Amino acid sequence: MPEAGSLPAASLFSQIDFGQGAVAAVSGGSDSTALLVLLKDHFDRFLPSARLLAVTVDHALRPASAEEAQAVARLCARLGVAHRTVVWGEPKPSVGLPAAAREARYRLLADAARSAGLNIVLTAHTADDQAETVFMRQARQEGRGLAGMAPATLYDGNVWLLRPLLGERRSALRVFLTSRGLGWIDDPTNLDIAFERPRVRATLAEDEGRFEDLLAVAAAVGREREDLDRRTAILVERHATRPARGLIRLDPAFAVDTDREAALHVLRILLATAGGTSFLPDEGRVAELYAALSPGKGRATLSRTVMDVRRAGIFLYREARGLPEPSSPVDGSLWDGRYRITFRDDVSGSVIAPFGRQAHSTVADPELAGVPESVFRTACAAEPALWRNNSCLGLLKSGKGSPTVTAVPVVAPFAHFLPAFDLRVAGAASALVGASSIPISPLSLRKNVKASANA
Ligand SMILES: Nc1ncnc2c1ncn2[C@@H]1O[C@H](COP(=O)(O)OP(=O)(O)OP(=O)(O)O)[C@@H](O)[C@H]1O
Repeated sequence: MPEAGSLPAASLFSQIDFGQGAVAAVSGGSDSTALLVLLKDHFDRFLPSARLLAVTVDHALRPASAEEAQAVARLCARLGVAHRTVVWGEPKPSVGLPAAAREARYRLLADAARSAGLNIVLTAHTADDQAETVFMRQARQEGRGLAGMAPATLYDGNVWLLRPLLGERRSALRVFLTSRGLGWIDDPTNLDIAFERPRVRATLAEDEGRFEDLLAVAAAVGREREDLDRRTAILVERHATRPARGLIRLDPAFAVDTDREAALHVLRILLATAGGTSFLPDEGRVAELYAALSPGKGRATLSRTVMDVRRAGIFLYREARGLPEPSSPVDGSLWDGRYRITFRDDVSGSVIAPFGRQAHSTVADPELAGVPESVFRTACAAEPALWRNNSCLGLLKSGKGSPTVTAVPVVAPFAHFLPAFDLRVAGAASALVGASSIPISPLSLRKNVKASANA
């Protein structure tokens, strides 16, 4: 049994560079209440001028939820921590409710952080949550998913979700709270065996050995993923170029690279990026495609991406089917999963639509030597352009010279959630397609500071 009050706040958070401060996601359950108190101790001691904001999401799914949020607000007032409740007020779906609630929760937490001028949200996921996650993923044979939850995830490219308690047991957090004379709210959903997680929790409660094994699996698979990430990033840098917007080229040597596992991963990530899909294509199908590459000729479509194998290289571009219908530009929206749209001034009457047949009259850049003209034109036809009254005003660009409407590429599979396991390849793919660069993780920053201090 852990000793009462034995959780050292300083070492739990010492890896994090908090910058301006952080949002603590507090539901009022034991784990997040402990996170709140530990963070308050840490900020009081080491970061007196940084801001700590506790945020509670009221999902409005149970009658008691508003009162629970008020209980968290009262605790925060006692502790001297700023608090906000945000309500998930939208209509609730009848199927997939837990996933929709989770999606809404992260969106609301990230919005709350941004509007407070912060870019870190801390959640209180514990070692128990990690073991349960790995257990469920083992049952679904999720392979690399067995790494479990990452300690840091970049959300929508600009807010870091951190999980500093992943190494702590729930029982230790409860002992800590009790030692401080604090209680917590027990969410009845956590006991409802209609849901998978409570069933898994009950199973693991009776099997401590299994619990330890699951955490060991997560740690081992996490290390494998980091290694694969490093090798995959190297292959992207070595073999991939972008001859034009919307067109990725892999050099012929890619097809015979000796690191087959990393090459397959490159292909999955770049297929999803060129097609604008948030999920990577099936590994088995990509392996078949990769095996068929060596002969040097052929064409296949996967993840909305055409893979066109020519002597000059392997070209990846968005297939012509299922492109977005003409629509008015919406600031901050994603176009076709591939571009982030921004617009500054009034563009009433204008719409964004694919460049389409206009591409046929486009003269290929002389720098595109080696790119077959038909490949260039087909890729170009799927690019976003600005139109008014059926006449094309031009292709959208990334924003040089501040045009009214811009389209900045995104790396689709990592645009919404980028777990720390994939940071390097995401960085390489971002540089490749001209996406915004990935902000430095508050975890790696700290490591670098330490490393340079020791140098
Ligand atoms: N209603 C809420 N308001 C604020 N934060 C919350 C809320 N619900 C959960 N969280 C945060 O998320 C953490 C994990 O909660 P929980 O285990 O219930 O979510 P989960 O659905 O399993 O998480 P995930 O979907 O991220 O795997 C909590 O410790 C807390 O930090």
